[in-house]
Amino acid sequence: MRPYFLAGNWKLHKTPSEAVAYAKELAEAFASVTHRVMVAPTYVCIPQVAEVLKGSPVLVGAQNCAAAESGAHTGEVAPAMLKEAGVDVVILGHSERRSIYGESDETINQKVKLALSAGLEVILCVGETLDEREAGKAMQVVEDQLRKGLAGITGDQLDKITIAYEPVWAIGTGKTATPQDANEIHQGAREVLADIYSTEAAEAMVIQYGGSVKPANVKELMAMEHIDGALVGGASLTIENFAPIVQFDKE
Ligand SMILES: O=C[C@H](O)COP(=O)(O)O
Repeated sequence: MRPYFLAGNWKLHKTPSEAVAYAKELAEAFASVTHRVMVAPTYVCIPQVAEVLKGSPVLVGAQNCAAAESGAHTGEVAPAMLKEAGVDVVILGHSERRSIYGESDETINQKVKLALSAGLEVILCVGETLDEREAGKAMQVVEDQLRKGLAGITGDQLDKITIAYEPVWAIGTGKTATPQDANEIHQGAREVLADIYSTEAAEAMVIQYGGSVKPANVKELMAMEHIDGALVGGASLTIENFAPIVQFDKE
């Protein structure tokens, strides 16, 4: 049985004081949570949020990391620096990093390798644009991003990797893939993973869905066979929305 993993990506929201106040609410609300839970604040909030969440089951995430360990890379933060600041998991290859900041699959793959070497877990994001979906290429895009993002990653490193399927057209738009459509891509992604590694390894991998997940749709998404969690943007910013998502199976 794969564990559910519910992650909140705060994107460019919350100042350090707002983040700390919210982290305190999360620590209290999720003190005895049964699923894996993570929140990813901006870099400047990480040390203080990590301090608040110390001893709590809520993991600390980062939204990105440098594709280098150190050196002349103005504005970047290296994986080992994140680790020391209290980060457990780093989100890599998010569609906003790909589209706004031009990150290639090769750069993302480099980041995945460096993050793992630094002792971080990775959430590797993949997903197609609306044009690609309409052209019937969704699975092809996801397969390509998976193969390139995981190039050189060995089977024994997979337990440190979560895949997040985020159809770009469903992010922040209020449009969600139907649970069936999402499940179909998740299943296809698992087949790709089985081809690269093994059926056993693919079956064990946690694949999150991301794109307008909210309290009203989380239950039906999580009921699908191949959906093992969620990467949540907008609805992770308040306890009123995030708590029912994380505890989707609580009445
Ligand atoms: O990282 C999270 C995803 O981009 C989803 O964002 P959203 O829940 O606001 O659509």
